[in-house]
Amino acid sequence: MKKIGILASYNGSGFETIQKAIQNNEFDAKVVVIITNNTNAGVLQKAQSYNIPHFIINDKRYPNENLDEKITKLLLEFECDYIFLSGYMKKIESKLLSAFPNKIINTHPAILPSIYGGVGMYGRFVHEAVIKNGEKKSGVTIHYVNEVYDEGEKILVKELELTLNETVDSLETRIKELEKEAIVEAFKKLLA
Ligand SMILES: Nc1nc2c(c(=O)[nH]1)N[C@@H](CN(C=O)c1ccc(C(=O)N[C@@H](CCC(=O)O)C(=O)O)cc1)CN2
Ligand SMILES: NCC(=O)N[C@@H]1O[C@H](COP(=O)([O-])[O-])[C@@H](O)[C@H]1O
Repeated sequence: MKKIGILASYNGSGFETIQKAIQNNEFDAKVVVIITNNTNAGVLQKAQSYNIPHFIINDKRYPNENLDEKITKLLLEFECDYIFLSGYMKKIESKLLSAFPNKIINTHPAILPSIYGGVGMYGRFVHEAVIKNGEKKSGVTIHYVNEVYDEGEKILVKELELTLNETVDSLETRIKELEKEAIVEAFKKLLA
């Protein structure tokens, strides 16, 4: 059984998608640890409800520590085979990248490569830019994580066409639904 570690900054909807897919026997894995940088992250309640060990690691809690090292050590201690970024808003740094080569996976709420990736392109900011630029389509990209935001090798891309009266809210909702399908399909591919 493969062990998955989760990094999340907010609600961890991607994590919950994985957890539900595991419970539905869609793939053979186990989420063994959840780490967030955000003391108010909704993912913490989810972790408690699924009885999964969870940790808050940020500069405020560990002001004089190397967080890259701390996160990496913890994920190694839990013997993770994969690391999934479920809406994690911090840069993955060298120690973690080196410890888990081609094992760190991110879900991005746009088609990559494109101008809708990189610094500043996260959450609603992505959808705002897509709509402002009058794009006809958007989507979800599941990719391996490398040292640069959103430039890692693609695992899976799912696309959708924007409606004529698409709003940021409606696009965010549709992308989050598409993301659930993409995450499950990507892990089925990885764990096959
Ligand atoms: N080394 C990598 N680290 C991370 C990647 C990656 O591909 N390589 N993906 C991101 C997730 N992400 C998009 O998918 C992303 C997240 C955040 C940002 C961003 O601009 N962050 C801001 C800070 C935001 C905050 O502190 O709340 C910034 O860096 O200024 C861009 C893309 C996760 N890490
Ligand atoms: N660039 C990274 C990025 O924007 N990730 C996005 O953050 C959202 C987190 O939502 P959640 O907190 O409800 O899981 C997710 O939809 C994910 O695609």
